[in-house]
Amino acid sequence: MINFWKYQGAGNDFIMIDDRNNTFNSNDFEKVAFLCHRRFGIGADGLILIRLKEGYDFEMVYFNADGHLGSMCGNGGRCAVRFAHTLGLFENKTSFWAADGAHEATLDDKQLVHLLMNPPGEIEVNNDHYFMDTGSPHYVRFENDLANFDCVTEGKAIRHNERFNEEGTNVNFAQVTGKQSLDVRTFERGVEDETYACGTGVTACAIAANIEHDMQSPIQVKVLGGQLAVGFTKVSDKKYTDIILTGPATPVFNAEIEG
Ligand SMILES: N[C@H](CCC[C@H](N)C(=O)O)C(=O)O
Repeated sequence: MINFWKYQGAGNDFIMIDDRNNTFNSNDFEKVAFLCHRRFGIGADGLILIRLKEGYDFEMVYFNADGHLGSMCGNGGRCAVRFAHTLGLFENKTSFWAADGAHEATLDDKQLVHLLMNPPGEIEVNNDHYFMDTGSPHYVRFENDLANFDCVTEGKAIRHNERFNEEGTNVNFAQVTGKQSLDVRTFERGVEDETYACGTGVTACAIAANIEHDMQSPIQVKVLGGQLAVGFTKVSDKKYTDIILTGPATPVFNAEIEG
């Protein structure tokens, strides 16, 4: 039996497993895909193992819903922080290890998680889109009517175009809704569908909004499943530091499944 928790952060949902004793076979992609399947399994956008890591409070091992190891996941990271807190792995402030290296995070008294993201490397500014890696690869394009936008068809076409077909990319569409606010919709690789939220994606959108529209930090971001915020400090042209993703991370239920 596998004991698991289901968590969600702004509607981006994850199976969380306390794997501090390293018993989950992380090469069993089929099993992860089964557990994440919304008809045959538990149903989730991804699966996260919490493991021990020397020098850190824990390690987050993140898989996409298709069963393959993903890169960094911002919403999953916040959920991992809240779960690790309930496991007693830290008190107020944590530092943990993820696919893109070390992260720090705090949990506030409203149970919001503030997660320090790693700065993107090179930020590509193209004619009609941005491309950067905020822990995961993200394509960002600004749109004017996001409510009536076909995110799945457009996102899938970009994810499978000549450039991205092999490695894949997450695809975000952002709309400016105020002086410091955006709406964002995301097509996620590995889920191969639109999700309700994407943390590394809204982080990329906030940075793109600073470059494209001189939008200042902190930026409020509305996504299908709720509200996130991204704070940052601009160091120089296309260089950012202190990038903090803030948002909810909520336990949904705890159960066991045969496996
Ligand atoms: N939902 C995640 C992003 C997952 C990235 C994943 N789809 C990949 O590209 O490996 C987030 O909140 O940041």
